[in-house]
Amino acid sequence: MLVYANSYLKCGIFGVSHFHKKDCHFSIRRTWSLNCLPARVDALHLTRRIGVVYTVMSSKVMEKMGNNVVVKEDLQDFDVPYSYETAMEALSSLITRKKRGDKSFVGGTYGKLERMSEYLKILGLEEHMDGLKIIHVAGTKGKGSTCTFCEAVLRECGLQTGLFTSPHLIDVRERFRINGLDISEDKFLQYFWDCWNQLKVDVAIIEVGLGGTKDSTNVIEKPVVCGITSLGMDHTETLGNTLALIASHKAGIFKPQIPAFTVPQLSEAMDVILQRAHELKVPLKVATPLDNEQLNGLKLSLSGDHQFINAGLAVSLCKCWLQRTGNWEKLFQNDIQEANLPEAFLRGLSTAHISGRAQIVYDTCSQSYNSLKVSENPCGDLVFYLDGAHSPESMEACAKWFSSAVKGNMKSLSTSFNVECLEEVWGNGHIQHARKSMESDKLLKQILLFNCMDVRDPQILLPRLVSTCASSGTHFAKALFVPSMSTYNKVTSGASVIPSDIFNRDLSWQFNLQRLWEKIIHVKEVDTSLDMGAKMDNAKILPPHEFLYEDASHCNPADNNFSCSAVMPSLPLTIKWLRDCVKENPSVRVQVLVTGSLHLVGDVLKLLKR
Ligand SMILES: Nc1ncnc2c1ncn2[C@@H]1O[C@H](COP(=O)(O)OP(=O)(O)OP(=O)(O)O)[C@@H](O)[C@H]1O
Ligand SMILES: [Mg+2]
Ligand SMILES: [Mg+2]
Repeated sequence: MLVYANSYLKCGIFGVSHFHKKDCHFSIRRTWSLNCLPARVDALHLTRRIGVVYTVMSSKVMEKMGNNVVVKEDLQDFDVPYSYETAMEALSSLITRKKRGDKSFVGGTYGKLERMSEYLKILGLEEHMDGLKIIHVAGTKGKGSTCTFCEAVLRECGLQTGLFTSPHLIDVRERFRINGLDISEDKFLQYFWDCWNQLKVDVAIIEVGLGGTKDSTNVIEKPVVCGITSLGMDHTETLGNTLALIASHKAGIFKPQIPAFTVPQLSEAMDVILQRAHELKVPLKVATPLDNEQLNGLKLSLSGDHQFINAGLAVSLCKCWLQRTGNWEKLFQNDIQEANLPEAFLRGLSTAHISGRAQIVYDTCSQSYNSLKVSENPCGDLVFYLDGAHSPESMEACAKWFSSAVKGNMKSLSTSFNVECLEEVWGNGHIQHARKSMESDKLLKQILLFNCMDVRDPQILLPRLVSTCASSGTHFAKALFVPSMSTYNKVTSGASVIPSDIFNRDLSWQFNLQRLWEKIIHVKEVDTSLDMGAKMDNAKILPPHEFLYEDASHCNPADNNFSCSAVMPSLPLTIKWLRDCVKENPSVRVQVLVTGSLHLVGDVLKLLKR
């Protein structure tokens, strides 16, 4: 999408600056001024010189602040030309409507990579790109997580960090983090019109958008180090439908003689990566997944076994970056044993945060329904397990995580002692954990809330999810299929209005998913030619709550009324329905797995945040 290109420009404005001593990372304040503004900004009457101050923060400081708002007095002279929503409209207008499978989308005579190079030329950013000290990360799964770990680790080493990941879940600003915090609205607006003002960071960690060779981020010519995360079958319509073809796109980010790391891969992928590395004389190493013992009793802040793979890669990338830039010796004076991770690495790995990846959110609304019992029931009886998995391999990783997360809960619930659980407290770009005790006599029910884009294959995703969960003894009492609210061709802010046209939507895709689900659950043919009627116009058709007490194995598809699943007309109604569920059934705790689409996960987070 062109929006990647557009977004990237703001990424490309990171300049290089000197290294900061590790003992001053709490307090450095730096000022720089803007000497020249683009013609377009002049036209918007923004000709004044602007002074901006920002603060470099470690996770400790971030927790206290919770926001990276530009200090207001430093911006008082700055007239924001348009509202944030207007900027979103402008960004949205740049997104191409072409489908991803369309060959002209990545290739053609004037692909997005070429467009990006043109933009860099026009903006005079080519030199800045060469000067940036970049960690460039490609892969099918785990790019965002790996980049997030790298960012947190290097920030804890005292460096100023710029992080670019995609996609965003709630607000486009999630894609751009400076020193660990989403760029603030003020800053975003300022830089939106002002892409060549340099945000001085020491290291820029850049996630590839799609593939590698032809991705907009591949304008990077001299990264310090490159990474390739776990490869799998995704975006086959663009990259090709074999692992080898996909791997050759990903290895397209390798640059001559620039060191690279990858994770253990299937040989079909690894052979291609090795071959490409050999051709370009790239010193390539396979990063071993992190071992729990290396964490010195701390926990990885991103859950799921797969995160040990991502964290292992992040450690190798960070170490290599620090060594190649001469920072490793300055920071650690070689007093670190080869096998031990520096303290700063441990802090980064245990505090890195990115939304919608194995994220658990306790719905606070459900608590108010039981306000009399708050002391017994502080965690709420409606718990959302959110994970944006949308490829076969990640669906499996997600199912494993969910099964073990709900089992962890059950294990603790089977004892009569109070146990501790985590409660999410919403902040700007980071979480805080509060210790709470949790009631122990609830009936636990798992519900699936699912949607996926029609370019994905639910015939692969859903069976993978069901069988992985079943092999750990996790069975869904009900599966709910619901359309997402957001779409890929509109950039929104966290404050954007929930669309009112939620009724009369075409729900045929969701009915397809439902039919497929029933087929998987009952392991028998369901007549797929049935026309279920593609529209629903109100909540009358919402399913009754009684199913909560039924054994999941008893649900029967009678006529067109499947009892193991339901198509829900809209997401707000689904959340309401779930809240009513726990309100009407005080003895039940409902654990909802939200997955299949990052759009869906983002929308649910948005609704829960309200
Ligand atoms: N190493 C891994 N192996 C398998 N699945 C993974 C791995 N890392 C992450 N995942 C799954 O992929 C989802 C997205 O993770 P992450 O954002 O780190 O990956 P990404 O490569 O940036 O994804 P996207 O293609 O959406 O940009 C996670 O929620 C999880 O389900
Ligand atoms: Mg992807
Ligand atoms: Mg990503």
